[in-house]
Amino acid sequence: MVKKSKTVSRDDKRVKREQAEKQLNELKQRVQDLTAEEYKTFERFKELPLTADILRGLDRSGFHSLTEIQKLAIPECLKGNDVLAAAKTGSGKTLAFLVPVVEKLVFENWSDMDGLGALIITPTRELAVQIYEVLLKIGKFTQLSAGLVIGGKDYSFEKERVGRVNILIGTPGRLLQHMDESATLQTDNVQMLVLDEADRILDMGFKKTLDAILGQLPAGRQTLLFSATQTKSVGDLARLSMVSPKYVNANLANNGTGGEELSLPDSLEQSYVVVPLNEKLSLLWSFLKSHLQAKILVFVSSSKQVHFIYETFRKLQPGIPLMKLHGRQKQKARLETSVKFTQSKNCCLIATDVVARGLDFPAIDWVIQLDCPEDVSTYVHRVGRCARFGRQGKSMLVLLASEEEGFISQMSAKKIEIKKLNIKGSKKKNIQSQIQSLCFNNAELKYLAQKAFISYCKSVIIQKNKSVFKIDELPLDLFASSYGLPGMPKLRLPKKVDDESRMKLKEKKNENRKLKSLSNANDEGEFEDQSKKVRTKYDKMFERKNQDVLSEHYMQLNPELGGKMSNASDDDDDEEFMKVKRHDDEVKTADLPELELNSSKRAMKKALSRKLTAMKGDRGAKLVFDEDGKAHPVYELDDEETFLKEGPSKVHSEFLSTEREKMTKADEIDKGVVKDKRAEKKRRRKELERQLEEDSDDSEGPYVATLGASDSPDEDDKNYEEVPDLENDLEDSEGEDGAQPEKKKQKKWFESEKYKERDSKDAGVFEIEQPETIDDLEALAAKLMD
Ligand SMILES: Nc1ncnc2c1ncn2[C@@H]1O[C@H](COP(=O)(O)OP(=O)(O)OP(=O)(O)O)[C@@H](O)[C@H]1O
Repeated sequence: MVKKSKTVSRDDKRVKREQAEKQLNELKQRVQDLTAEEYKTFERFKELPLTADILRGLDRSGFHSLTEIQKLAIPECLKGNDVLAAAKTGSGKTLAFLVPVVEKLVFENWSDMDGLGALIITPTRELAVQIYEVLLKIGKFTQLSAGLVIGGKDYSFEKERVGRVNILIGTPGRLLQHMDESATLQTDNVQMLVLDEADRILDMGFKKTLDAILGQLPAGRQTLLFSATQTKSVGDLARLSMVSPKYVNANLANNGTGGEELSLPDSLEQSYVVVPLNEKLSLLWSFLKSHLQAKILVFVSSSKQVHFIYETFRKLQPGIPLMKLHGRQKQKARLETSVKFTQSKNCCLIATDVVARGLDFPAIDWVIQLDCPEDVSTYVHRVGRCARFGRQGKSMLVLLASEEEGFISQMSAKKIEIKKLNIKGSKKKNIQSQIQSLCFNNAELKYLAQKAFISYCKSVIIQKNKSVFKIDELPLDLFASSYGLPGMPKLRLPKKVDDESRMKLKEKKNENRKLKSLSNANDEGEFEDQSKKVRTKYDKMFERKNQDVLSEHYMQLNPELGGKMSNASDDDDDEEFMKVKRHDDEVKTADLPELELNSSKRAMKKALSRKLTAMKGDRGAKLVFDEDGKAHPVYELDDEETFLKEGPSKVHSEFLSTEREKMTKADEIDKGVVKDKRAEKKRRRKELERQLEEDSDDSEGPYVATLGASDSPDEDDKNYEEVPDLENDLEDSEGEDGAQPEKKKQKKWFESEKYKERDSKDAGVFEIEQPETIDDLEALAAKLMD
């Protein structure tokens, strides 16, 4: 019986498997038979030849209708073609490549045993995280596994797992590092490679890294290149890494030509303003003050500017929450800021181009480009952070007079229409003096201002496009004043920045530090990990000469620091590029505010933890040494024998005698008090007795039964009779003379009294004699009845 059911279920399974295989083969056939005319008419995901698991994942994630790029690209990718795709920002490119990635592996019956099947490379960590999250949602019902490898995360944790995933998403440097170091990561079976924002990957100086990655992938893999914009370098890359690529361009009517035109979302409202360089911060301030309820993203050209503007504005408090995001922040802070900004309704994020590409922050109202973008394609990606997926959005580009003509004409060449705005004088507020006073009182802020100033100049100099970026025409002294600096730091500008040195700078900026240190290893493979040398921001300040807050004099005082001057850190790469001629401004160090040398946060934490350990832990014991040099605790317990022999200690008996003395004194006082009280009582009783005697003379008996309004007994006397007297009881028990005989006498006195009828004039009042016999009682009852 059991055997039979097993056979049945095995048969069932076989039938199911065969059915599934049949369905899959039919789907594959449908994919191959799809024509462009057919798929262009599709409106919904379920019309596409997709497996049930992915359709369920899409449905559950709320994706039902197809966007233009999804409609055009997914079928081409499913067919196994190499695809070079471009579409407007926010038009759904992520799904356009993720759906084919998942389906490719499902079609191949990919399992855990098959290892890595697809690789997705993105230029930034934030974008990798975002793609990973979408993949987890839509691939939820498949059997595939996915992994994320980005810089700034726990490398050894990643290394352990990286060999076990089917789809890997990451940034180029980290991916290459894993390929080089993780023995478990096998790339020879990779079926699909996706380069998202391919032009940006190349632009960021990842060309060599990318070549190294491509070199480790099998030649027969399928390759997809996606971006909102395509550059010539992407074309070169396509030629090198793709086989007969299909061009899918949802931006253009003439789809398939791979043309250069750029198009922006229709729901985007674009404008630009022209301001002098030294008024940019005031302009941003005025803008924020008049848009306190908006969600704003501000782009500037370097992380140092982000840092300076954020810190300055934070101190001036514009009335809108401020955030910052740039590539030099710790990964944890970057992710936290991304999440916070995603969730915020009204706030201002100041950022570099690290967030310009691909990031999908919901509901941004304004994108402000405070510094001119490097080229039109960067402009398109920046403004593309708003007006996504049909939502409304506005952008404002801030240009200098020297930049206007060049940049606007390049925009027109790409058919981008943008209107010029004039800012009303009444709306402008100049905050230069506030910034100057902040910098004057805060050495650290001034230091940031100097770094930001240099960074900006550097960003202008390295630009290729000299018809827009003209360093010679910039009023740098006024610019320095607007950053709160007392004078312009003198810069030694490089004579010429050619393409090669420009690319070297980018490569250096984005290189993987671990890979770099590996390449610096000696013959034995040993290397010094520079990142382990912890340097605080004050260390960095002291290592620099480009500031007036720390004079040359300080450097001379500290030879160690003086010696370090040439070791510019990664963070201070401005100085490697542009040396500062003058070490000191016109300002005398004596005029400057005192520099508070707080410890770094790390040092303060360390000190605090030391304190806590000291509080909790053993504090050590005080010891005394005897004549033989033997250590003893200050207080040592005797053994029992010695203790008994010595008898009670002197301290003990002294303590007892003083305590006894104290008790005797207290006892005497107590006795005096009791004596006084007794005397008082005696006096009161005598007084009472005397009064009673006087009363008995008048009325021949004190006991009065109150039946109506009449003379009442003295209140004090009544109490005296009815309330138990504790003091008297005590006296009784002590058997002393005093109240007791008195009381007995009194009682006797009451008992001897007879109730007497009172004067008949007092109506209702009887004076009676105490009834002694039954006859007396009967007589009393008869009287009362009368
Ligand atoms: N078919 C769809 N149905 C509903 N929403 C979609 C669909 N496709 C994409 N979206 C949503 O549109 C937004 C933009 O998508 P996505 O980030 O993929 O755009 P993109 O083209 O990659 O943009 P960028 O060029 O800036 O990288 C996302 O919030 C995404 O969830």
